[in-house]
Amino acid sequence: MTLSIWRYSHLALAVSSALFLIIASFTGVILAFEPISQSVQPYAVANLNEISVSKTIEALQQEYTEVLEFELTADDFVIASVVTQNGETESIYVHPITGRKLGEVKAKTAFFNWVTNVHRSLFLKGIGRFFIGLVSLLLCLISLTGILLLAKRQGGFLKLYSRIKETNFAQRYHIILGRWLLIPIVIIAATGVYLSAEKFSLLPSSSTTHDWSAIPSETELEKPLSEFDVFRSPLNDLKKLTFPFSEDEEDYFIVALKNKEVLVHQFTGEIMSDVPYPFVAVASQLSLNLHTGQGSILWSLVLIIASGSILFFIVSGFSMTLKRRKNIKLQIPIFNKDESEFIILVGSESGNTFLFAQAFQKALVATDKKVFLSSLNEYTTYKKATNIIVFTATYGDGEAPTNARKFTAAFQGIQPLNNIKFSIVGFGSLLYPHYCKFAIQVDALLHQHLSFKPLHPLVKINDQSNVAFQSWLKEWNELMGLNIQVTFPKRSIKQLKVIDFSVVDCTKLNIDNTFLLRLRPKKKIKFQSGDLLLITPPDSNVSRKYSIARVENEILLSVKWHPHGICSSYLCDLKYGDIVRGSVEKNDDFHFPKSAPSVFMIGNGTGITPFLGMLQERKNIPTHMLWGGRNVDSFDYYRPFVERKLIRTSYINASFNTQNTYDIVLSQVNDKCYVQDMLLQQQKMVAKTLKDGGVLMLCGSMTMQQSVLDTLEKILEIELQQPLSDFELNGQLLMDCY
Ligand SMILES: Cc1cc2nc3c(=O)[nH]c(=O)nc-3n(C[C@H](O)[C@H](O)[C@H](O)COP(=O)(O)O)c2cc1C
Repeated sequence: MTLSIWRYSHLALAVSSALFLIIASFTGVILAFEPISQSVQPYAVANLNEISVSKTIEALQQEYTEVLEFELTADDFVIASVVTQNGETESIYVHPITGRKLGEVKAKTAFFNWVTNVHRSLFLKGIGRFFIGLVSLLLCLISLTGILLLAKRQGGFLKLYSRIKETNFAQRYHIILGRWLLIPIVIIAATGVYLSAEKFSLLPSSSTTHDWSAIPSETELEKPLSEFDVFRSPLNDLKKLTFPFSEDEEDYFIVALKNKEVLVHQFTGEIMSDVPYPFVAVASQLSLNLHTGQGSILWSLVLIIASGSILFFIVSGFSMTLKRRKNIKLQIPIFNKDESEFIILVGSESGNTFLFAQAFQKALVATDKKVFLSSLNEYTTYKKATNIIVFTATYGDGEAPTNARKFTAAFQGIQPLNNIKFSIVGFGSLLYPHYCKFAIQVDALLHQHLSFKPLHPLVKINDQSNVAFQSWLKEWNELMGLNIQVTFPKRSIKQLKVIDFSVVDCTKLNIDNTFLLRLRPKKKIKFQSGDLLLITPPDSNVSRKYSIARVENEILLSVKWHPHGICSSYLCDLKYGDIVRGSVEKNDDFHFPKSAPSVFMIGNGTGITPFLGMLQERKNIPTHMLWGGRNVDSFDYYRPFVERKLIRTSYINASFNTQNTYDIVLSQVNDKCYVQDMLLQQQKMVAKTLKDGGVLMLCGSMTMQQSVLDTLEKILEIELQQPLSDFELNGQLLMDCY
C-alpha cells in the first residue's frame, strides 16, 4: 500500500513536470559546458596566496592612467576595469604582478545567452521563471520519493547500494544511476529553487549595509597604499576592490573580501566600516556556484552527467510505467480471499497455465462475481468460497510445478470453513508418460475430503489446447448456470533466429544412455552458458530445449537418449560434419552471477551441462559444484571439463580462499546418496553460503529440484529461521530444471 502511494506520487510528480524537466535538463547540459570553456582560458596565475593586494594595486596604477576596480573570478582570473594611456575604459584580464593586459573580457556568446534564457525563464519572463522554480521544487520531491521507493524495494536504506535484481535495462539503470546521481540531482534542484526564490525576493536581502557616517580618526596619519593593513592580505582573500570615485576624503575603497566587506579610508588606510556578509549572501553565492559549476571543471562535469541522466530517468521511468500497466491489466488482482465466492488455484511452471487462469478470472469478474486467484502453494481457508477451480500443469516425471509443491501438505493441514464445489483442469502433454499426473493427484485429494464435492470430473488439456479448454468451459458454464466467455490475450512470441550448426563431436552413449554433442555455429551469434538451444528435428513439429554450455565458442550439450524420443534419437545419430538447425534462446535467469561472494552449483544428470561452460568462463568467484549421478562411470564425459578447473573435496572441507572445488554423489553405489542428502549433511555450510550472500544454482531434473527445495527449506528453518523464498526473491537461488 505504502509502496503504491510513493510510486504514484513519484509518477504524478514526474508526469506533471516532464516537459519542463526535459527542457531544463537539456539546456542544463549545454550550459554546464560554459564554465568549462571559461576555465580553460589561459588567464590563471599560480600562487595567488603569495601575492598581496597592494602589489596588484601598485602594478595596475603604474600600467594604467586610472584603475576603477578589479576582481578575482571563480577561476582565479583577475579582471580589472581601467582607463588606459589612450584614455579608453576597458574591462580586461590582467596579470596581478605586472598589471599587464592578458586579454579582453568577452561578453557571453549569443548562443549561451539564448540557452540561458530558455533555461531560466523559457523566454516567458516572470511567469517562465516561476515555472522553472516550481519544476526545481518538483524535482526535489521526485528525487526524495524515488529514494524512498528504492529503499523499500531494496529492503531498507542500509541496503540501498546492495545487489540489484532487476534485469530489464530501463529498470536496472533507473536504479543504478538513481542511487549514484541522487545527491547531485538534489543539489541542482535545491539550488534552482533557492535562486528562483531569490529572484522573486522571497528571501531576506543579501546586500551588506555600511554606516557611511563614521568620522575618520584624527590620530591616523596619511600613508602609502602599501602600508594599509587590509591590502597586505593575499590576493586570493579578495573578491573585489572598488577604488574611491574621487579624491574627496569621504570616498573610500570598498573592499569585498571572502567573508566580509570593508570600507577603507583612501589616505590613512583606516577601516571605516567592517560588515560580515549576511548568511543569505553566502548561501546565494554557494547556490550559484553549485548550480552553474562556475570555477570547477570537475563539478561542471558532474552537472553535465546529472542533467543528462534526468533525461534518461524520464524515458526509462515512463517505459517502466507502461510495462507495469500492461502487467496490471493482465493480473487484475481485485478481491481478497475472504470476500470471494470463486477461488482459482494455479500450478504453473512457465506461466502458460496462469494465462488461462487469468483469462478465466477476468471473464468471471466481468459477470460481477467476486474472484480470488492464487498459486496452489498459497492454499488457505476462504470464508465465503462456494467454488474452487484448480488449473494445474504437471512437470518433471509427473511432479507438481514449483508453485504447487507445498499444496498437498497445506491441504492436509487446513480444515475448510464451508462446503465447496470443485473443478480440476489439468494442463499437460501427451508426450510425457505421466500425462497430467499432478492434476490427477489433486483431484484425488479433493475427492477424499468430505467438505469438497466435484462439480465436474477432472478434465485434461493436452498442449494448451484452446479447443479443449473452451469445451470444458462450455460444460462448466452449463453446470453453473453461467455464460462466461473467455478470450485469451495474444501472446507475443519472440521469433528466434534459426541458424545452422555443424557437428564437431558426438560421443557414444554412456552407461546412462547419455551422450555429449558439440556444435559450432555457422554464423556469429551471441550466447552464454545457461542459455537454451531449441531444436526441432527435420520432418517433426516437436521441439526440445536443452540447457547449453559455451566451451571455446562452441555449444556443448549433454543429452539423455530416450528410446521413443524423437529429438534425442535424431541428435544421437548425428556425425562429425552434419548440419543441425536450431535457435538459441537467452536465459537471463540462469547465467553465472557477475558478482557474488561465492557460487554453489548443484545439479544432477545432464543438468551439469551449463555448469561445464560456466566453469570455463567464471572469473574469480569462489565456486563449489555438487553433482549427483548414478555410477562412477556416469561422470566420465564431464570429468575433463570439471577437473580442469576444480579440485575434488567435500563442500564442508572447501577452502574458498585457495581453491575451487567439486564433489559428486552416486545413487547406484553402496551408500546410495543423492544431492539433497549431501546438502543435509553439510547444512551449516549451505546456510552460511546463503547468509553471506552466496548464490545457489540448481540445474537438473524436476524430481531433484523438488527434493532439493524441500531440503533447503528445512535447512534454512533450522539454521537461519528464514524461509527459502527470501533468498529466491533476493536473486540468490537460480534454477533451470526440466
Ligand atoms: C520439462 C517438462 C516436463 C513436463 N512433464 C510433464 C509430465 O510429466 N506430464 C504432463 O502431462 N506434462 C508434462 N509437461 C508439459 C506441461 O505440463 C505443459 O506444457 C503445461 O501446459 C505447461 O504449463 P505452464 O507453462 O503453466 O508451466 C512437461 C513440460 C516440461 C517442459
